[in-house]
Amino acid sequence: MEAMKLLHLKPNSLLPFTIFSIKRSSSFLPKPSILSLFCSTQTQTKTQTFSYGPSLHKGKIAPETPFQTQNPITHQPEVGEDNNPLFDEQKFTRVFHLAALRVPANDCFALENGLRGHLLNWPRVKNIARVPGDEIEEEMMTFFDKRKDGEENNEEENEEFESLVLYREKLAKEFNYRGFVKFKNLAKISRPGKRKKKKKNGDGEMKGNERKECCLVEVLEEEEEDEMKGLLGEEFKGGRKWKGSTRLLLLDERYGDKGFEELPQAIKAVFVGETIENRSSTIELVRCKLTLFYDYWQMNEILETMLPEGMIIPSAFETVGHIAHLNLKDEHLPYKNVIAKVVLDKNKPKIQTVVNKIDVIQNDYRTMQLEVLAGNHSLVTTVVENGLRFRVDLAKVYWNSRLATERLRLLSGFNRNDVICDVFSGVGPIAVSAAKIVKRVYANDLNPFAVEYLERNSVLNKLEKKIKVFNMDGRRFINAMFSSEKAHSITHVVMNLPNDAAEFLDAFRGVYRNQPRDKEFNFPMIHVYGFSKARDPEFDFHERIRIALQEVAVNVDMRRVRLVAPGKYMLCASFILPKSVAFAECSLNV
Ligand SMILES: C[S@@+](CC[C@H](N)C(=O)[O-])C[C@H]1O[C@@H](n2cnc3c(N)ncnc32)[C@H](O)[C@@H]1O
Repeated sequence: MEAMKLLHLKPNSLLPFTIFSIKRSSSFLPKPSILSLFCSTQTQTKTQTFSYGPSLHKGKIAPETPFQTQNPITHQPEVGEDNNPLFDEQKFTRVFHLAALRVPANDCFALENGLRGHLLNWPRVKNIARVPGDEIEEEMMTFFDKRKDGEENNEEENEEFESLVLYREKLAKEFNYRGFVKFKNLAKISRPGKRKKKKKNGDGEMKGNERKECCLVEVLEEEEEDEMKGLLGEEFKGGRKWKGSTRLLLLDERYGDKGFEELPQAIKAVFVGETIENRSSTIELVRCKLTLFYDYWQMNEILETMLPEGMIIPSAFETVGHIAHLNLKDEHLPYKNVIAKVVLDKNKPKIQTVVNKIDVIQNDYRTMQLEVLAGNHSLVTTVVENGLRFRVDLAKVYWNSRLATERLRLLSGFNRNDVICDVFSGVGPIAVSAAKIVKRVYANDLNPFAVEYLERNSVLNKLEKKIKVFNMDGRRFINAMFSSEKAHSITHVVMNLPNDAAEFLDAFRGVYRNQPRDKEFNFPMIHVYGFSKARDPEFDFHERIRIALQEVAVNVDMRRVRLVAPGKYMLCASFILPKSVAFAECSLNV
């Protein structure tokens, strides 16, 4: 039996925990089929020319569930529609054999600096591994040594004190309150730890915001490992082992199977230096197993092994609050549940629900037909945009986070004297944000659910006093606004319904026709959004605006907002309502 110490490695917090990365080329690596990945158990992945870094095509596939090599935080397997687990996460466990230097804790940073280039440099694996329970302070060590050396001749107790942690715990229990406080070391252990205790919910599952261990280092103790004997050669043997706190410096994967003689000079020099200083054996060369669990691998690494050869790995999704919104291609649909589970697993806790868009947006309210593929089924979420909070129900209202930058640009043109009229306001990303800046906002939407959320969002952001909400057709709304006294104050009109907004511009024809011409009028700036697939999108959109306004010359400031599909642009045209349009005789029948 191998004697092992379990060391838990936390993901390196300095390294960004990126979810998506570009599909790595693994052309020279054999790609296991989806079947082989689900069915094989013990086989080693095929040998290959040396490729650097961790990979699911490298290392050993872990043998079936020996307790100590499994991830201590076990997952409840997700189930598919037929109630079968979607896939076995254990099949993504990979074991790598490495060499490491076990060094006194105080020396580890100096040694780490000196050994740069020879240490393991894998993402999310720290090359300095801590040994839990091996934080031994000098005073404690002396005390422990004394007991071991027979000053306290209780055999039974000494056995019990094999573990220093247990020993400290026992001492802590035995001390009365006063003695406890006086004894510095025990007082230290009595303090509540800085780390928050892991809480479990009723089902014993991890709570969303807790980080799981993604890898584990097990030291193969030299004395009990035959292969380890003589690893360092005779000259480095026989010294007293370091009994204080230690750290492991994980060596580069290239040295995993090398004997001492084969190690580079820089590493050997560490031992030679020690021998000269007559401090032999405070540093040990040990073999260890690094196990990387399902949680270690990134989404694309997992999917690359599960999707058929040549299939594009879905590499992006939109997020709306806690919802990840996929846009899967037809070829992905047979794997939609597997893809969704991986997206969910790799993006928890931020993502709690994964949905796929079923159809292109067709309805009046611009809502999407969504299929929930993984996670909880709630499509009501909160989005934070420009420092404001918006409640949205994706099943009932429109929301597009991709327009956040455009909304910011639009808002940058408003000031505190402005009065805004938002004709197609949805749940209020423009209207509510504008209310923070301007004097007054009139916001309208045809969708009663959008209006309900707009009202809630006004209150949520404490801006309800500045926003007046309407629920009517856009054309009627324009007419109602401009035939009332409000018309004199409105400085900007926003029309964000890119499919049809241009065609609503006819509503402005004759809005002031009944007003005396000598009166002072406000001619608001109109910002209208539209799509165009034309070769010259600006010209095309300008034409649509001119036709709707029935005006030959309109001075329009046009800009491309974004490319929404190949060859299809979203545009924003801004222009001042022409006087000739506002006073036109023909009017709209609303
Ligand atoms: C593209 S969304 C834009 C919503 C919002 N401005 C935003 O940026 O999220 C268009 C909105 O127009 C609303 N809408 C569609 N037809 C309408 C009409 N005839 N009159 C008023 N609103 C309408 C839809 O319900 C939807 O909320």
